[in-house]
Parts: sequence; structure tokens; C-alpha cells
Amino acid sequence: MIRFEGAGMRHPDGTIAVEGLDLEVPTGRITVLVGPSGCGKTTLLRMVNRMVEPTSGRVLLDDTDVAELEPAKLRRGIGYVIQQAGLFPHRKVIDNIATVPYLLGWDRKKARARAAELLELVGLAPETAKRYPFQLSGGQQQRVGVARALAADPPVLLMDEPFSAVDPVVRAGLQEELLRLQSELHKTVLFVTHDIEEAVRLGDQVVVLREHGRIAQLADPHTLLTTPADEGVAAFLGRDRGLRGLALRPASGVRLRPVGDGLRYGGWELALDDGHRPIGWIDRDAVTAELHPAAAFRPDADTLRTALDAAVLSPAGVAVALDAEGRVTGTASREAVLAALRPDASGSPAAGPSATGPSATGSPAADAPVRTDKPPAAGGHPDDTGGPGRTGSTGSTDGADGGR
Ligand SMILES: Nc1ncnc2c1ncn2[C@@H]1O[C@H](COP(=O)(O)OP(=O)(O)OP(=O)(O)O)[C@@H](O)[C@H]1O
Repeated sequence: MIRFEGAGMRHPDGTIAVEGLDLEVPTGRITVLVGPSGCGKTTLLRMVNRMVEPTSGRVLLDDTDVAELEPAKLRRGIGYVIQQAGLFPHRKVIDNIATVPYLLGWDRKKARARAAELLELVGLAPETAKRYPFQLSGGQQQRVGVARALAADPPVLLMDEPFSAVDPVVRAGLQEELLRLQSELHKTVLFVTHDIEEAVRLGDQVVVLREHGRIAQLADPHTLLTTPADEGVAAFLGRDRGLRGLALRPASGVRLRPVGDGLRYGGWELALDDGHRPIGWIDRDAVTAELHPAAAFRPDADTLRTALDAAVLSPAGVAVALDAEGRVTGTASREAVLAALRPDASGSPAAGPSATGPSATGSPAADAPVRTDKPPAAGGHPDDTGGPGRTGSTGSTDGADGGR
């Protein structure tokens, strides 16, 4: 655990970077520091590896004041990832990754073998090893930066806006990768960002800072989004914080309409291949049999945001639910997705903050069984005439009906 005790830092010119901060960074979890530019995030991070010395208070690493530890030794036990990776341009990727093992005196062969292992761990092809950093994309460089920080298997990782120099798609991939790594490695991560979206996606706990490193709020992502401490925090979270919260909720709570009820919704029909995988939506009134993409989600692996997105994109107004093999297991209307937000719906946040997101392992709510509707005793959906080759009861009780 990292503990800041009344930690403060005043620059020689009198500028206060951080003042009297008390904060605990729990072992094996991701703590994200987020806040506006200049609020002291980087200063705080660098106090941990003594790149910045506090001018008041102290920082403890597993109950030892870091001031008592020799800086070079301390830093070898702490992985550090910065914006734009900060790789050595004249060293091959493999040697960049092996930097700390070399410093620790490992023999070259062992250090390189470890580096090759890490290259694979962060999702880079083995041939990347022989390249120089300028021969890699920004996202690949960041992966190398993460691999380098992990090389000596340090228990602590400091990450200072590591993904902010790459485009949003690459960034989302890197975030996903970090969560996957963390589900295996359980490092104590202190992560700095100014992006609240990134903070709630990655953090087990999120610390919203304001000027001079003062804590405006410390909470798990769900609590932060639903219960901001004050108007300042609410403003910082943005007006769409409710929608953003959808990304923290597993889609396992969505009540599905079973496929046995048919695959027709209003004038739309879902076409399946022989393996029960969706081919697309067909407009039954159209002259040509044009296929419209069947936006889908996986209840066991995706969030409510993905499920809602799939329902919104669907011409029939229903999202298609798939199992891990891509077979259709049911459908869910927009209303059915939103119904999963009700406090009594399964997959509620009472199951605990899904800090690593439901697609990562270990989220209790993500493991919840998919609930399916019981067909009503009588009646059914007026548009439901049964899917191709399917008969049986129709309708649903949860508003999971489509139509247009
Ligand atoms: N060498 C310095 N001399 C004086 N003031 C400094 C110095 N370095 C940083 N500061 C100030 O300390 C404060 C905290 O800086 P810090 O870099 O920790 O903020 P930050 O939250 O990480 O900002 P950003 O998000 O822009 O990177 C800022 O007000 C900054 O202007």
C-alpha cells in the first residue's frame, strides 16, 4: 500500500503544487488521480518514486517512508510509464524492455528472454523486438512502455497519462489491455489522467482532485457518477455522467426475449445462418432482400452501454444477444436494456463496483446468469408470428418487444 500522510510540495518560487494530502492507495488495485491541469497530479505521482521530494508530510510504501530508501533502488522496484512512452530511441525494443533487468545485473540472455515474454504479454508480435522505437506506432510504443515498466515485476506501477498521446480507438485498446493485465498481475497502480472517462473505466477508486492536490471526492466509479460530492465534482464529471455509468454496469442483468418466441419484430426479421448466428435484419416490406447489420452484445461479457448501443443501432429496435460462439441467445429492446438499470434488476451496483469492467474476469455481477423471460400465459406480441421454422409461445413481459 502507498500512503500519503499530510504530503505537501511547495516549489522554491513559493508555488504550492500539493498541500496536506492524506490518501491511501490500496495494494493490488488501480487508483486513478483525475483533475484539472495544474492540480498537482504529476507532483503526487512523482513523490512516490522520489522524483519529487515532499516539502511537508511523507509518503509511505508498505509502511516505510520512501525518504529512507535510496532513490535508484526504490525506482527499480516501481514501474513508471509516462506519456509518449519515453523509450530510448537508440535502443531496440527488446533492450528498451530489458532496461531494468540490465540495471539489476541480470545476464543478457535472461533479461532478453524476460523482455520477449513481456512483449507477448502486452500483445506485440515477436518481430517487434528487433525494431527501434521510431519504427513503431504511438500505441505500440505505449505497449512497449508498459512492458518496460513491468520487466522486473515490480509490485507498484506509476502511470502518468500513459495513453493520452494516442487516438481514441488505440487508447480504448490500451485501456482494455491494462485491465486484462491487471486481472492477471494485481499490481498496485497509481494512474494519472485528466480524462474522467478513462478514470471511471480503469479505476477501482477514483480520486478527483482540485487545486493544490486537495481531494474533492474519493469514490468507486459508480458512486462517483451517481453521487458526486458537490456541484464542482458534478460539473467536472460532465452532463452525461448518467449515460457514462452504463459502461460500468454488466449487460448480464438484461432480461432477454428468448429466440424461441420468434425473430420477427414489426416489419423486420432477423436472418440466421445454419449455426444460429445472425446474418442481418431483413425488411419484410422491402422489394429487395437487403440485409441490415444486426448489432449485437454479449450478456456475459459486455456492458449495458454496448447493449443499449446495439438496440439503438438496430433497425428493428432490438439488440441481438449472443453467446461466446456468436450464436443468438435472445433479443432485448431498448426498454429491456434500460429496465436493467432499475435498482431491483440483477447486475445492480449492489454487486460491487465493476472496476475492471464486466469483460474482465472477477466481476461478480458479470457472472450472474442471464435471465430470460417466461412467456406470458396468454396473448403475445402482436407482430410476432414466429421466426423461420420456429413456433411456440410468443410475447414478453418486460417490454422486450420490437416494432417500429
Ligand atoms: N518547477 C516549478 N516551479 C514552480 N511551479 C511549478 C513547477 N512545476 C510545476 N509547478 C506547478 O505546480 C502545480 C502542480 O503541477 P503538476 O504538474 O503536478 O500538475 P498536474 O495536475 O499534473 O498538471 P497537468 O495535468 O497539466 O500535467 C502547477 O500549478 C504547476 O504550475
